[in-house]
Amino acid sequence: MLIEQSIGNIAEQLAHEIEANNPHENGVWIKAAKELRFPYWDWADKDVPENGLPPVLYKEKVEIVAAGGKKQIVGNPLSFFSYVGGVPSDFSDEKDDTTGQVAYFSKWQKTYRYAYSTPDPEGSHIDLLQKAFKAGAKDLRRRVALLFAFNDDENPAIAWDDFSNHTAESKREIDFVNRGSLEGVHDTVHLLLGGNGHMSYPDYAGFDPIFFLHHSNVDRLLALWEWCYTEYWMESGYEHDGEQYPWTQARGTYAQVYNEQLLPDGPLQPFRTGQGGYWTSSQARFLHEQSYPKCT
Ligand SMILES: N[C@@H](CC1=CC(=O)C(=O)C=C1)C(=O)O
Repeated sequence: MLIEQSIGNIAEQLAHEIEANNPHENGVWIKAAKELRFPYWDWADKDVPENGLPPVLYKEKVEIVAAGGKKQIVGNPLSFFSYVGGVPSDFSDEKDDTTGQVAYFSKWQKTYRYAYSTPDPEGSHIDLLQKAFKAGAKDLRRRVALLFAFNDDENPAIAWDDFSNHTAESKREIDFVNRGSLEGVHDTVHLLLGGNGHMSYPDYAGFDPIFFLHHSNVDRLLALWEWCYTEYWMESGYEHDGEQYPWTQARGTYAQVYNEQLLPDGPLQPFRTGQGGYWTSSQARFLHEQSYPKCT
């Protein structure tokens, strides 16, 4: 089950309990739980260079409206995550060779952003995060705008390659890292949010709750892009100098061998659909007959 589904299920369970205990609010909570979707944080918004991360994403306490309209101060679930039952035994520390700072993932009992390089930090350093994020925000916004400046008559599969990946797959004169791709912009946000902390390291980033607000925004940008460039897509390969080439997974994955061919209908392990098979790239496209706004 995907995390979005399990959070949706828990929200519905809680909504049922709340309505059972507060009959005068019948119809309110269950409806809200059914409508619940993962929220996004638009880190390319024009206010970000000035305001940085909004307080609801880092304050340790937040005010919520509970049943019966009662205001309540609670621990903010978006500010960090504490491992339930201790740190998993296969976590290991990571060192940033440029700064020399160590992220003590095997010791840290909760997630951090910009932690000091110690096994026992006193907390996240949101002041450092804010400074870095505000300084980087204009460039991020510029790079997002450029993602929407493709010409109308590009080679569809090459345009998809340029847009999507930080390492271009199609044949080029030289190899390069495409920081302007959606993945490249996404990488920058990981590093700006993490500093010496979870969001900077792929194996640990998903433990920081902010990961999901970041990724929902990446999904949102992808959906907008698909809507703008309906013809640009990976297809079953790309053409270069009149020859057809396949897309491949150069270094494999845990489920794919080196140089395995990638096709739009190939499996995206480990993500399963409700029917038990694996999601495919075609199925994960946002633009289809039911999508909104309608494409006719
Ligand atoms: N490793 C990426 C940044 C990054 C990407 C991720 O997907 C992640 O989860 C954590 C960090 C880079 O150096 O640019």
